[in-house]
Amino acid sequence: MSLFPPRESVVDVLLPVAVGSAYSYRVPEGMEVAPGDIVVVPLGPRMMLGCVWPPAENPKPVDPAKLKPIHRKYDVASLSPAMLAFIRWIADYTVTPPGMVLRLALRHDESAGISRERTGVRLTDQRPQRRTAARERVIEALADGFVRSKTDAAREAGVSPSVVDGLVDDGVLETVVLPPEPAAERPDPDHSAPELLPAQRDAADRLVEAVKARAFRPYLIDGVTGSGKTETYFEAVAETIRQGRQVLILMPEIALTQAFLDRFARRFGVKPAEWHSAVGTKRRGRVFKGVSSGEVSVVAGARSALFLPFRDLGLVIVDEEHDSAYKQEDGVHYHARDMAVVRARLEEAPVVLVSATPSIETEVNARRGRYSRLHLPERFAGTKVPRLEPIDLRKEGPPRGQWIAPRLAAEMERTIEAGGQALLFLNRRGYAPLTLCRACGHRIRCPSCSSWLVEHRFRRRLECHQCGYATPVPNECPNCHEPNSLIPCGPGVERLHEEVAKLMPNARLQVLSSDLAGGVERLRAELKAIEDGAVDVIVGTQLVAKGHNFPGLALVGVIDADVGLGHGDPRAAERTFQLLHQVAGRAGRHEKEGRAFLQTYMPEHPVMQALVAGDRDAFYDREIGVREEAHLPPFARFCALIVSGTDAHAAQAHARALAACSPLSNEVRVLGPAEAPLALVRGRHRYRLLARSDRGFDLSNYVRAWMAGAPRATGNLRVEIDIDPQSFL
Ligand SMILES: Nc1ncnc2c1ncn2[C@@H]1O[C@H](COP(=O)(O)OP(=O)(O)OP(=O)(O)O)[C@@H](O)[C@H]1O
Ligand SMILES: [Zn+2]
Repeated sequence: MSLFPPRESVVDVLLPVAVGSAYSYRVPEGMEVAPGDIVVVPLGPRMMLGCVWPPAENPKPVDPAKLKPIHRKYDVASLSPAMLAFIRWIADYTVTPPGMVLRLALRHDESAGISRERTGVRLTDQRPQRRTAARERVIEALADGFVRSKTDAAREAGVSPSVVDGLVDDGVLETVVLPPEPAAERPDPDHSAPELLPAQRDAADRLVEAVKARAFRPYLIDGVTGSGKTETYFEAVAETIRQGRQVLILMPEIALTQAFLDRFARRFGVKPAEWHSAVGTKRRGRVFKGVSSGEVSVVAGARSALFLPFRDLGLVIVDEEHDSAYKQEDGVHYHARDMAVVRARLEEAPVVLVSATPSIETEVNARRGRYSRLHLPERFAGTKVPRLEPIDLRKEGPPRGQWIAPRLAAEMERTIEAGGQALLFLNRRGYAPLTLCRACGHRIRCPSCSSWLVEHRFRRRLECHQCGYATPVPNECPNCHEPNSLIPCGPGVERLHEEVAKLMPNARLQVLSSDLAGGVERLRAELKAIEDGAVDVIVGTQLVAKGHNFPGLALVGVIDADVGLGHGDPRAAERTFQLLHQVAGRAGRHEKEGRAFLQTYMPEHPVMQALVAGDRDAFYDREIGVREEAHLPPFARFCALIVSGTDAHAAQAHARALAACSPLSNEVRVLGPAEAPLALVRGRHRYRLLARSDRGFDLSNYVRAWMAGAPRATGNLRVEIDIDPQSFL
């Protein structure tokens, strides 16, 4: 006979906190719970959402009387077995406590999920005692007998809401409860299907077939810029909707993709549900519930949408799959593209990666046949993808203090005269990346980071792009106190804007970068203005390289093609190739053929050569060869450990202690610790270790064992684990 009553009255609940395992709770009489149920439980003084977790293999006996009871079940569908498996998989792979992954899945305001009742007003048979012009207008506006919200009624009648309230008090209007607003309207798969080109048709047919098969199959839509990849995968989206199942479309910069939402609406009649950081909490709560009930059929979102509790996920799309924004760099370090493939596998659904410049990882997977490649070799409009023409800055560079070579300036002028738009690309925000004292040579740096302060002239201050520190531009050198001795070095987009304004005083200019005042809304408006042709010259950062479709854009000039190549970062070549190819791909997408120019000091560099020759395969062949030879991903696995703390010695000592206790293995090499290239960020000193293994080795498991036996980080020391690191700073 057991000492304790049956285990059924005790369950494990995983909480969104950083502990290794689930906590046990007592199930109160009359309540029934099963793994996946979302419940509200007490933790210390707080109430918290958690997820009932599958029972451990060998549970320790516990006395239910000593356990706290579950407070209540939360009013949302339970997480599916596939979702639970997904949370577990990510936790294992990224070497993170599962609770931290659950936190990504439950990250929406609890109170926001419980939507308040919406009410409206309707005209009754009563007529008011006191009659005023305002009151008459309301009665007139509502004479059709339809229900309206109070605000709408007031707006239509052109009166203040208090007039409406007064009429409700007098019984002239009655209040009625409106049905809850739907989280999203149902897209119509046949709203407006376009005629596809043969290559699009073939690709779309294969995807539709995969959706029907309801099985995990990974695809790569590999199509040149402007080939109509979106229209192609929309056919698979349509089929999934027809099947009554759900679709997840991941995008790297959803806040900027108003154009995408509009395009979706043109094809399906309504916009998809959006999910990203700029969506308000109330709306998030609704989308969360709508996704979990199955009411929402298509979500377009940033990487966090990966953790939504889909009831019946039938298709996953990863648009611009090569984009580095898919990598989450703090908290749980995960790569949303890779995890999207995992999720699709667990849900037994097809997954479609989409790019004109696939990541090396994806390209290798496609070459090996692990992903099926769907090729779209031509632009929809029939124009050619522009070649990049090199401008050798050693031979035909601009005069000192300027950044636009004479040849590029002349081409820009010609383009604008012919009614086209020009885009200058420079991946540097602000006015100047460095401020220097001409008297003593002092360079102004951030007090808490190892980075230079960047001058932002529009805002009249120096800013740190690592930590956000900002200070007014000083009148004298902070070091030698010489007045008026500070000079800006190098260009940022604001400085380039100044130069274009001088060169072309009549052109309409627009700077586009992520720190545009006015935030996302303003950006969306500016992008629309460009699309509509209200701008002649756009000066932009990498923000403009991403997926935009600017019909009038005829010329692209890359101001400094070499920016990304200097760092000794193993992904520098790949990044540079993708970025420059994508920027060039913005030109000539409609009637006009586009041209693109590349200002460089190293025209002989293999990346420049491949870009200039328009030879994509040459780039991939070479880069894949380099990776294989140097034993770099995807031909090896990497895991970075970043040790940081406010005390440099303590951080370094801890990093050394970690290195010293790494488990011996023939299959793993641990490199470092070494001071990180970004040695100081927000006042924290950083050291890096790198573990490297063969492809087939379970590096996550190795790191888990390593951390289990490692000394604990005390004080404010922190150890971040970054599996498959993208950044080596
Ligand atoms: N079958 C089609 N019918 C009508 N218009 C189409 C069709 N296919 C593509 N288009 C149009 O062609 C243009 C380019 O397509 P789209 O933006 O999908 O290309 P893409 O391959 O996604 O390009 P990128 O990789 O550069 O973002 C768009 O304006 C799109 O609406
Ligand atoms: Zn800083």
